[in-house]
Amino acid sequence: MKAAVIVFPGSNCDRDVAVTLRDVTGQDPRMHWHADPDLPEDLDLIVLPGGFSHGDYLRCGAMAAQAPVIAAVRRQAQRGVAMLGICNGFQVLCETGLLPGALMRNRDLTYICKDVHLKVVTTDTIFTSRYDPARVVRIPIAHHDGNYVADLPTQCMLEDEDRVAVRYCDAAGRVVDEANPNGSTANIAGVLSENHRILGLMPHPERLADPRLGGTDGRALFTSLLEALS
Ligand SMILES: NC(=O)CC[C@H](N)C(=O)O
Repeated sequence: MKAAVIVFPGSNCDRDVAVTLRDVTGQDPRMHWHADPDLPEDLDLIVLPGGFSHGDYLRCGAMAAQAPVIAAVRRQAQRGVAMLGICNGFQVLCETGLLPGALMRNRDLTYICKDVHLKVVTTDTIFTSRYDPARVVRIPIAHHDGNYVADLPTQCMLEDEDRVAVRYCDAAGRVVDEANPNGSTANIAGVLSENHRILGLMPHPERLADPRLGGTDGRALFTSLLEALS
């Protein structure tokens, strides 16, 4: 599986995801600086990592969405290349319009860094096929702008097209308000593109993909990708 990780000024999870990709796939991803407009044509996966691109100035992900590499990212998205945006990467994908909706300031206006429980809504994707839909997953979040907002027609479209990948839930798997850390619409934590080949995810699966880090619930996302894209 040939993967590239796009690095923006202020990315801080690029190496974490590179370590996880190497660990799971046995191959080093290509680290690609945002100012380089040319992406290799033979990629299976493009990762937009977490962090604080351009210091989160203007709006999280807004300046990164104008980077020289983004034209190539758009072209590859059109060709159906798989893409994973984690946290700031999700924000960048929304700012580019490759995913619908927006990520606004957290409901309580605070930065939240903690483990949350997640329900994998659909396992019929290249990102989630290795998850057991009956199991509640525990993965960390770390953001101040993770409040996913979409208008009603967009919400209906996401539901109708099975494009909500993951929702915040409680330890028992109940999707309830009390389990919503940031005020996201309908507890949405992860959204798929129309062709289901692009996933934007607010939690950080790469931070819990090794038992030495305290858990492995994030790992199945990468093993799912390896299975689908190799
Ligand atoms: N962990 C991250 O990627 C942080 C995302 C973003 N800069 C925020 O705080 O909302």
